[in-house]
Amino acid sequence: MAQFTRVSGSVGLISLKNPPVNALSAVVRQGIVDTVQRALSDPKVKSVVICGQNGIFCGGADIKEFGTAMSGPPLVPMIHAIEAAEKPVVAAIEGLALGGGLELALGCHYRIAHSKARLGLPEVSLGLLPAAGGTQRLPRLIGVPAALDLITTGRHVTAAEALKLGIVDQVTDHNTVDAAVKFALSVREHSLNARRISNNLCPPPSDLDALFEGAMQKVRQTARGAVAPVACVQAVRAAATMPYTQGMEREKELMATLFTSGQARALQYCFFAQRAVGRWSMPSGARWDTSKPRPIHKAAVIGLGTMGRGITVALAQTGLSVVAVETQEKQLMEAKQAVSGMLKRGAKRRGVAPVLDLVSYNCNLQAVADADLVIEAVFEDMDLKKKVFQQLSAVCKPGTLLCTNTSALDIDHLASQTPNPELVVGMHFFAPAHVMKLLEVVYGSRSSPQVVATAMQLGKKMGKVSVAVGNCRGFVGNRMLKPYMEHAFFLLEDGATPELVDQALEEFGFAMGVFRMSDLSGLDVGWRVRKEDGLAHPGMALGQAARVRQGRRYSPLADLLCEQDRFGQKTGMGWYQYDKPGGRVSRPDPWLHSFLEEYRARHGLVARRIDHQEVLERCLYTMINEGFRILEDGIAAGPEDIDMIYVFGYGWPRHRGGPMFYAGMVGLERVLERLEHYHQAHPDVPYLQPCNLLRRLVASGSPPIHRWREVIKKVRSQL
Ligand SMILES: C[C@H](O)[C@H](C)C(=O)SCCNC(=O)CCNC(=O)[C@H](O)C(C)(C)COP(=O)([O-])OP(=O)([O-])OC[C@H]1O[C@@H](n2cnc3c(N)ncnc32)[C@H](O)[C@@H]1OP(=O)([O-])[O-]
Repeated sequence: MAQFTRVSGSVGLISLKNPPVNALSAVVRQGIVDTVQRALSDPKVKSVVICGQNGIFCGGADIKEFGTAMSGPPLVPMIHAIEAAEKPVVAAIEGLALGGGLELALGCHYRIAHSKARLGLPEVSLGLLPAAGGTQRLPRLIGVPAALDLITTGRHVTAAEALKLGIVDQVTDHNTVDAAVKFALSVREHSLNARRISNNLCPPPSDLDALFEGAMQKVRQTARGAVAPVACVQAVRAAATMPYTQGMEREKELMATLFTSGQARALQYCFFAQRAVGRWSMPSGARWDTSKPRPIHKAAVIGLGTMGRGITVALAQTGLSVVAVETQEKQLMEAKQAVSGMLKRGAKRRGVAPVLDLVSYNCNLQAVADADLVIEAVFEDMDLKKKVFQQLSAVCKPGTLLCTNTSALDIDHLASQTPNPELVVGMHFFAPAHVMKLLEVVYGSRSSPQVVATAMQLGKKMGKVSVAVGNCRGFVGNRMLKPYMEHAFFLLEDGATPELVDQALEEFGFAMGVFRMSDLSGLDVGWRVRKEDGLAHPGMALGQAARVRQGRRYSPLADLLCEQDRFGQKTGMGWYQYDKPGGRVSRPDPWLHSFLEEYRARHGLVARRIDHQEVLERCLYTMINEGFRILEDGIAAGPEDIDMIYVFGYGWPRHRGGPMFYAGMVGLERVLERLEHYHQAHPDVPYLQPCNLLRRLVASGSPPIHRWREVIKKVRSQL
């Protein structure tokens, strides 16, 4: 809703009220229409101020309304009425003015912002464009290049930058509403013609065509198939080339192409899913709102390799004091230098002072005795990790939470090395740990709700998207990656090349295809895991049995490459060739093509033509099928957990929503039918056998994703 009061004698104060972000729901829009009419028709009112309650101006249109039949007054004419008003209207911007909220402010004649406010048009991150005049008014106000940047990136700007760009007229450190009312009193006699942005022409850019060609090229490169950024460029071009009314028509036309698009639905699903994973639950019934986190004042990190260094930086950047431990003096000094460098660069990027003194370095484990929480990040070896957990149990004060950064090892087994397994939890970071947003919080069968709550809260404090999952081999992310990788290898056996598979996946929207990713992370990483699983031993990759393991189909292709030190970028050759060890630019490798031909001939395999559709179906549907098994096992509480893990940790394209959302978009029936088709062709590949939960969802009419949890509950209760 919107409230009207008259203040300072002649100022009509309209305050938006719709916690938590004063989103422009139908009720709020009606409230604005009513209160603006009242202010404009009240003779005592000489000028108007619009503000938001609870220290926030407005978070934009109500995203929750997007999936429903739109009701209430539309935004565009509502904002037109404000702009056309004969009394000056001043926007008092506190906290946030985003999307439709900033468009509302752009319809006002003046904008006053608090110094801590953030402003932006983030619609593109929801698969949309600013459709309440933002694409037409912002370029007229701040020029085309600056408007293109804000609208195609959706980035938020500070009040200081907004003042510099000309979006706001004044910035205050004091009470924004008071400042706006004082300002409104001062302009009540001013002419408003020039203040009506839509009346102004768009400042002509020096070379319009070059500017827009450049912008279009840029968004096409970064968008990886997302359509909204392209439409944003087209809409701003209309502002630079058409009269306002025509430009508004173009904006409306382009928005119509986006609003119901699959991509917009996927991106809006991600918006809510990212918030839903914070409301975690465990099979024991423990939940986010019934489990109190433990306060953490001092943390410690054991093992300062690549991951340990990143984790130390992520912790210190929250303001926590951190003890960083590495047993070897030389490695400790190298780590200190690396961590200090990362902290300085991070501080520079964020425009704050580096927090170097928050981190202390030590070779002696005793130094972590008084830590509230310890994260172990030593080499991925069970025996070594068990030893560290035994030592920590002996050294740490009672109640210290013990966390492990393992990416696949058994949390329960590690916890059993300590007298208090309830204080043990997995905190699985992704490289680089101070950059990647995802944190898998892995609870064991005896992890207490309090240790999970504490890890989740610490994850949020580090700016991570934290997802609570159960303990199993590979947890969620790596467990689903296995069938995905396995099928990529099978596709090579059946006739594909790494280039073809990667092209299909990159056109789908992945930043990197599976083989380029494998070369980046190093083929030896997977090789070590396969050896630990008893799947890869010298000599096993030859002969007829080479392609069978534990009674199922297996591809030794990657093992054969590793036996020849083809570990990828680090050795300058892997699935692709690179100009030198450590090279980044991949080129198709003729050697690998003839190696594949020889391999197929040796195993009596006949190459056949494989198209992109088959690549996507075999790689993604097996991953999705494993996702359904994970839901059936209760390792993930809901599809949102899986989707956020893949969007924030494995480069799944956000405009595709995530593997489980994508399955819903393709149609569960189709996914089931294709899995059955491939399983029939490859009965020796159990990952292709459709999961019971998938069958149950199809049998119950393929309900929309937000209703899957009901079916999961039923299936699990019958297990
Ligand atoms: C015509 C026009 O051109 C178009 C078409 C549009 O305008 S499209 C809309 C454009 N606007 C946006 O893209 C802004 C989206 N919101 C955000 O970026 C962030 O929310 C935030 C504002 C920076 C606050 O972040 P936060 O971290 O402090 O809290 P939170 O947990 O995120 O949010 C707190 C709670 O508020 C809910 N919420 C936030 N913004 C909302 C919105 N615009 N509509 C509905 N709910 C919203 C959110 O789901 C959560 O709910 P719950 O989980 O508690 O039930």
